[in-house]
Amino acid sequence: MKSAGEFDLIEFIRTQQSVVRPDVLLGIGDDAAMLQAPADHALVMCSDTLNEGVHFPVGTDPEAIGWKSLAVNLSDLAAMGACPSWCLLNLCLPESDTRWLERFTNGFFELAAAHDVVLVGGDTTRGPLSISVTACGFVPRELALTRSGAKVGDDIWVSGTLGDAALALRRMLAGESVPAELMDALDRPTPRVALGSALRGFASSCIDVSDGVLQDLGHVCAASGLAAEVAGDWLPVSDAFDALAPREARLQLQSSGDDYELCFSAAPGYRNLLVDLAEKLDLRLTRIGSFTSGQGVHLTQAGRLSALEKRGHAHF
Ligand SMILES: Nc1ncnc2c1ncn2[C@@H]1O[C@H](COP(=O)(O)OP(=O)(O)O)[C@@H](O)[C@H]1O
Ligand SMILES: Cc1ncc(C[n+]2csc(CCOP(=O)(O)OP(=O)(O)O)c2C)c(N)n1
Ligand SMILES: [Mg+2]
Repeated sequence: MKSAGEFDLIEFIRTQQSVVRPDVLLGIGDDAAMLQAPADHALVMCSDTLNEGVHFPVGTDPEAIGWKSLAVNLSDLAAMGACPSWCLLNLCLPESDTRWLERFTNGFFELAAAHDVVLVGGDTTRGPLSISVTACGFVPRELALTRSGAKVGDDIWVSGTLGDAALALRRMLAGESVPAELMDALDRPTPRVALGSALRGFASSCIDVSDGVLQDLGHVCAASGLAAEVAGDWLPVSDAFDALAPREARLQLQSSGDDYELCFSAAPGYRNLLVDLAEKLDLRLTRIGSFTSGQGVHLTQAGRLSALEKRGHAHF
């Protein structure tokens, strides 16, 4: 395809998709999609945008942008304990570049296929590069994981490792080499969908770590009417992070966001179950603190209360 118009681009996107689902009654091509939600589940919806220069550096591999634009949304569904099903893609492109779109859709549909998610519609416009994805999923109504259910005495857990994406970005912007493990965390975060579903029924709260674990935990504290005590020394790090993160910047990097891990709470009686779940999912699960009565997130390091300059990411 050489110089493609708007409708050629849409048709190209449509033909790149391989997943088919019986609950998509009408997908891309009409004024709206028609979908059949299961009667016994709640429909869960979320939407997140990636803007060039804000959410990813100029010059980022389009495959990574495609993957990540869906991944950050599947991460939000995972945090609700929902199983993803459908998505919408709003693309704002500076020009009609079919090579770029081919790479973008490769990344997008690779992740969509891995989770049996169908792209059912969207919008394509011209302007500064920006990608908005809306994702839908289902969860049994009584089993959804929310920010408001944490109880005094519950353990706080986090999946995977924290700070890898922030360290990758910091090294990239400083013109330093970025090991593949860190680059992958920045470009191709893994939404913890299987973990979210497995936590249904016993995790008391859950949130995904997009803005930084301390800031995101602050939302859980506010919604649950509690305080959180977090042990800075317990925050999980990857080998690459351990080797490359400057000592004095570690906690700051670990609370910078862009991690897309799940931070959840569960009563201490579930510790053994969670150790078994970590093994079953082949995913690190680390206890990083607990909820107490009070307000706000209290971070300790080597047993002493620690004050961080910045507690997470915020746009304004
Ligand atoms: N422009 C908006 N209009 C309506 N709701 C919004 C808007 N922006 C954010 N929200 C809602 O505010 C809540 C917090 O959003 P956000 O901090 O972006 O969450 P997350 O980190 O999970 O993406 C979510 O319920 C989200 O749907
Ligand atoms: C150029 C660039 N700047 C900054 C970052 C880091 N970064 C991008 S998004 C983000 C936080 C999450 O973004 P937001 O839009 O707040 O997502 P949400 O919390 O709504 O999921 C961070 C820390 C980056 N990856 N690339
Ligand atoms: Mg958001």
